[in-house]
Order: sequence, then C-alpha cells, then structure tokens
Amino acid sequence: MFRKVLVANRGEIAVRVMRACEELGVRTVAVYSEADKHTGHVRYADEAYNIGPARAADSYLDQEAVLEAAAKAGVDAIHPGYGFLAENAEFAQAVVDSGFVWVGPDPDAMEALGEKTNARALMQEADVPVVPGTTEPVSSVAEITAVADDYGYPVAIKAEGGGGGRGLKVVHSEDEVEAQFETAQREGEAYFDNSSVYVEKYLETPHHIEVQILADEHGNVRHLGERDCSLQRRHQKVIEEAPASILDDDLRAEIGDAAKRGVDAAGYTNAGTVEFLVENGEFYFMEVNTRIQVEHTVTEAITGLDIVKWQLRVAAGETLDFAQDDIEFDGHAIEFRINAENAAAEFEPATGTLETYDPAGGIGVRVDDAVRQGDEIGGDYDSMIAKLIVSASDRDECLTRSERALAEFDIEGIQTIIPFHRLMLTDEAFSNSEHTTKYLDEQLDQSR
Ligand SMILES: Nc1ncc2cc(-c3cccc4ccccc34)c(N3CC[C@@H](N)C3)nc2n1
Ligand SMILES: [Ca+2]
Repeated sequence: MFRKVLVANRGEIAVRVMRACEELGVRTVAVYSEADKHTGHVRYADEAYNIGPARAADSYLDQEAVLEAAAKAGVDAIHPGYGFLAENAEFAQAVVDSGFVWVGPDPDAMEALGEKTNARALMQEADVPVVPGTTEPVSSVAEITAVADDYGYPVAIKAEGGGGGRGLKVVHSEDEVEAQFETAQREGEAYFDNSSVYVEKYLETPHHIEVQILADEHGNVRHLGERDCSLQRRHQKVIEEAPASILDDDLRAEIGDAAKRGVDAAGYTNAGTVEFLVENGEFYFMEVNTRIQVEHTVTEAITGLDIVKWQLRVAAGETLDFAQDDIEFDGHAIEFRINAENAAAEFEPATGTLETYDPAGGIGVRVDDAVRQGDEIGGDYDSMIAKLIVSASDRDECLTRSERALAEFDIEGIQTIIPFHRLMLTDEAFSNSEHTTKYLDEQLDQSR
C-alpha cells in the first residue's frame, strides 16, 4: 500500500479520499488555492501545499503546479477526485511519466473511452447495445439526414469531446440540420478543442441509468449495480438514487453484464461508470465516465463497499477479493446534492457565510462535506457544499427518512436548494419514480 497520497482536488471529494487514505494507514497531502487556504480539505490533510491563486486554471487545473507539489511532498500516488483533471488523459500520463501512480484507469483506456465514437464502436464490438447512430464523426449534412432517414427525427448531434450534456444539439427536422451541424462543430471547437461531431437517434423520454464498475489489474471486473440519475436540471444532476426502481431483476442483470463486457473489452482498470439510456424496457450505451463520481455514495450505501478505498487498493496492485455473486444489494439510497444556489432563481449560485451549519444525522443518514460553521462560501468553484445520503430498507422508508433528514439539516447565512429537495419529495411523479430526464426541466420551465 502507498505511504503517501496527494489528492488533487478540494471540497467534499478531497476529504472523502483522505478518509479512505486514513483507514488504509496512508498519509495525506492536500493542494489548495489562495481562496481555499482555510477550508476543510486543508484542515483534514497531514500536509498541504499552495498551488496558486483562486482561478481554477491557475491552481487545481495547473498540471505543473500539482506535479511540483507531489514531488516536493514525495508522494507515491495522486488521486484526482472528480472534475478538474480527473478525466484528463494527458495529465494522467504526465503523472505516470513523473513516477507517481495514477489512482484511476490507464491513460490509454481513458483516451480510448473519452472519444465518444470510439467508445461506441468498442461497445458494439462487445455486443453492448448502443443508441442507434454513427460510430464515426460525421463530416456532412447527408450523413446526418441518413441517420434520421433510418431512425426518424429527432436526432441528437453530439460533440466528440463533449459529455455531461454539453455539446448536445437536438434536431427535430431536416431543415434544421445544416445550421445545427455547423453550430455543434463550432461549439465543439470552442469548448472542447475538438470540432468532431457524431449523430444519434434522440430518445425523447429516457431514464438516465449508470452502472458502477470496479476492475483490478489482474483481469477481475465487477459491477456494483446501477444508479438512477434522471432527476437533472439543465444537465446538472440534483438527486441520484440506487437501485433504479424502473429496472426489474432481469434487466438489472443484463445491464450490469453489458457494462462489465464493455469495460473489459477496453482493458479498463480501477473505478468507472458506464452511462446508459433506458426507454421502454430497452437499454442503450451512451458514454463512460473514467473517474469516481459525485454519486458513488448511493452505491456504497446499498452494497456496503468503500469504492474509494478499492480505488487505492487496485492502484496499489491489489486484487478484488470478492466475486460478482458476493455483492449484495441491500435496501435503497438517495443522494441530495446540497448546493449553495437559489432554486427559485434558476439555481443561480449563492455566496455567503455559514452562520449556522448543523447537518442532519441519525440512522441511515450520511453527510459528506468539507465545511463547518463560520466558513465563507465564495463563488470561485462548484456550488455543492455537501451531499446528504439517506439509506433505508426500501424506497418508501427512504423517502420518509429523507424528509426527516432534510428538515433537520439547518444551514443559515446562505441560500441552498434544501427547500427545493423537500418540495421534490412531495412531487407525485418523483415519489412514484415516474420522472424521466426531462421531467424537471419541463416542470420548472412551465412554472416560469
Ligand atoms: N441520443 C440521445 N437521446 C437522449 C439523450 C438524453 C440525454 C439526457 C440525459 C439526462 C438528462 C438530460 C436532460 C436533458 C436532455 C438530455 C438529457 C443525453 N445526455 C447526453 C449527455 C448526458 N449527460 C445527457 N443524451 C441523449 N442522447
Ligand atoms: Ca458523462
């Protein structure tokens, strides 16, 4: 096992990784920007290094600064968390070239799966159903209308370098194709430095289901069940849960096996998530996330596995000591992202001081955070200040316990979306888990 690990991140996920390190007897190194000097992940670490000013580009995204801190601290490995450099294959390679272990998949597997069309072709090879469309970038309007002729409108034009909902253009008819094609290419170039785009049949009312994968460096691949991430606001996940109520046991086994086959074909190692769209009892591969995700917690709640500890163990060359059949899924878990945002005003980020910060507790309640009472919340980074994860024996008990926990969670001095979450619990579609990915956008846009 490593002696010392640098966590190249901030906030709750940095503390999450450091807690896993503590339990493995590994010393922890934090990196921080000027703005984060007195924040939670710095307080928690054994050592901390300033890597630059508040702007992420000059600190958490500054590869040289992070590698310099790693060298100064003499660490054995670097864990990227999520966001920032977590899916940057070039950085992963630089970490390995600098003599540190990358706590994540091999850079070339990240590269291969990061190219969405490449990932689709690879999945098709492994007999994983993909959303109907092209497995190569398209270079003409004709190639786009050909997909629409085969599968009908609407179609989705997607940026090769995109993901997370950015770089997705929905085209409802032939006369929109040319304009949307050009816009998608231009935005791809601007946002992802990659103008390549591809086409898929657009599924109108899908559920967004993702499968958690763990693979070691000795050929063992396990799936840890699925999560339903369908409650999103403008592509931002707000509530995630496990298991997905819309899947029956057969579909659950099928989608889990497909995810394993796909990542196995890619020679994938460490933790990853295979994203699917599910509609009318059919599932279709969409993309792979080559990192630990915010919502990994609901999977931990129902399997009892510590995914981050396994990331560290696998990166250190250990073998997964459980078979697929040893993994049990017990109960139901829901994660509520506690964002400092004003839900009544388009979820715009809020700033302020945590005059009161009194998290929920009690049976079946987990709070992952890196803040304490009195902390200043600025606008430099992502607005999520905590995650409330509630687990219980079934979804109904989980909903009741969630209402109790959200009522207990007391934050004063800054606006959060806790009231929004409490409102969601009263929503008919949500409590019957009938909501699809567009439900929230439709509800909120109508009420505007
Ligand atoms: N062919 C096809 N059909 C329907 C889709 C539906 C989604 C989707 C998934 C989850 C939430 C959404 C909210 C608004 C619009 C789309 C979604 C989607 N994406 C792409 C990135 C991922 N984070 C969301 N891709 C789709 N692709
Ligand atoms: Ca994604």
